[in-house]
Amino acid sequence: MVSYKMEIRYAATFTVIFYLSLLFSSSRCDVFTALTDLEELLQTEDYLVTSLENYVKAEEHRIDILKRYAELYRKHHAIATEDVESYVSNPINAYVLVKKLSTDWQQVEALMSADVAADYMSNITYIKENMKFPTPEDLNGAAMALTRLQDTYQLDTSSLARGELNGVKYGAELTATDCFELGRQSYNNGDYHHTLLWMREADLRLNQESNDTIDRSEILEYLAFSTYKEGNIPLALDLTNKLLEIIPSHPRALGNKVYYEDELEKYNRFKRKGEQEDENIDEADYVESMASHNQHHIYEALCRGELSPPIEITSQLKCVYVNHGNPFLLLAPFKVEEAYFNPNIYIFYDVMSDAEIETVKRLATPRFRRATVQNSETGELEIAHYRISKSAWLRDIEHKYIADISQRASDMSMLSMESAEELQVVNYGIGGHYEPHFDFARKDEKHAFKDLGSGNRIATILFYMSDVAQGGATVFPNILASVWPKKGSAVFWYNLHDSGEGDINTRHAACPVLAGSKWVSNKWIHERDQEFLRPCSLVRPPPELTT
Ligand SMILES: O=C(O)CCC(=O)C(=O)O
Ligand SMILES: [Fe+2]
Repeated sequence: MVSYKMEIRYAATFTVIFYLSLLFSSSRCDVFTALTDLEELLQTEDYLVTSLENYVKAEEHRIDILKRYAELYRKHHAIATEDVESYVSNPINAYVLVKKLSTDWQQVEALMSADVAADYMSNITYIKENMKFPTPEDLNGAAMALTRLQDTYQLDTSSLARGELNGVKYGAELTATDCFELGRQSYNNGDYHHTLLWMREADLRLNQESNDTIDRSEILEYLAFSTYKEGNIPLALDLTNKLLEIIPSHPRALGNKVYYEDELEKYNRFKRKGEQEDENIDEADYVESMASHNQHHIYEALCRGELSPPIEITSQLKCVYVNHGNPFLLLAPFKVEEAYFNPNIYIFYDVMSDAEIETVKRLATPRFRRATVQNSETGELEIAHYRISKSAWLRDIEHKYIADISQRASDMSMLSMESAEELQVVNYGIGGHYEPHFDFARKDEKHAFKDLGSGNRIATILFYMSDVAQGGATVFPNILASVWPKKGSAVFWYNLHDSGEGDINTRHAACPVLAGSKWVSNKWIHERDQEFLRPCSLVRPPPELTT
């Protein structure tokens, strides 16, 4: 038997799945990876709500009839019991009473046990199977997106629960159950740090809510175990004792209490015995783990806009108009800004028109698939949690605008597009990101681009097809450079040194989108056919020409 509280929990869990999926949205699966399918999800919601409303009406109608039956029976009974003897002595009354309690009553029973829900449930099942609907993986992805944003942008849990992102209030608040669900998802991912943050928030919210939709004991159980996992045994014990105050016979809490007491005793004995006996940490492992930890901190600080390249670099950066001696560009030269020097990173402004952007989006949207990455060992394309977006490829022959964009990429870079890949269109939803990576194939990635037969990716042109309300910068952690999306602009850099070696300083990332939706497209240019074309600099004259 499902209890009232559990029913509410199920309903609330459904609400949080739905709410999060709406927030972090896309295809029947991967709802959280991009925002393009959000409208479809809203349509699903519309159908579901209509079904629910119709079901409620049908049930109300059934209950109304039953109420009327009850009233009739009650009235009849009242009359009959006014004077029982004269009532039963009347043969008509006797007949009416018997009939009321036989055939009439059968109708009441039939109505009481009628399964009005069945029709509506099959309707709902049809909607779920045929329309966009979030899966458990979507909920997990949405929860991970939220905790990623929380870390990258240093968002405080309580503000987030109030629906605020960096001080801007956007949407609905999260309830205690919503927070509990976020904690539970984090727990299932083995992420005890976020379990603690969200369970504590659930507890705080529970104290403020008038009708409890979650048991404090459940929160305490997750809190205690995650606290233990995070290494605070005394607090884990304390929390377990609190749980036992609420449910003294809680079997797991009783078991954990003994276990934590034992662990605490062992720990104290160990501390007393040999405080000087240092733990045996492998120094090389430690240095490596600290290095990757710091790298991640640099990446996140760049995403928050807190770091920039040193003044020696920024002081030399220019903003110029160039036509590369191209007669077609004499009247409308490119406006180019240098974002970094060696590796040279250039920002080109106004290189995609609104009409082109709309066309690219329209052509790409129906083909969107969850973006993949190439497995360096096998060369296979796989989905990965470190690249969360939807992408599709467009060919030059599909539309004049796509061919125009390729021609423009060639004019911008002064490189041949003969060996370039098709245009890759990407849409990131909220929390969508691409962690630091190289666009070029490294030496150990033997399979990469083998099929293309056009060599490595010599250069990247990344077109920004939207502004992004908050977050979503492209950052280069090795050189502390960052580029902020501006609709119609593009960023260009060489991935390879002149020698053909990959330039490790081009390591870059797409920061998580905090608010809004981010659209980009990649034009990856390959080595073949570029032998005589690659210029030293796009915006500075060759050294021998400078006076
Ligand atoms: O979206 C961005 O800012 C960067 C995308 C990127 O690096 C890629 O798709 O390889
Ligand atoms: Fe990239």
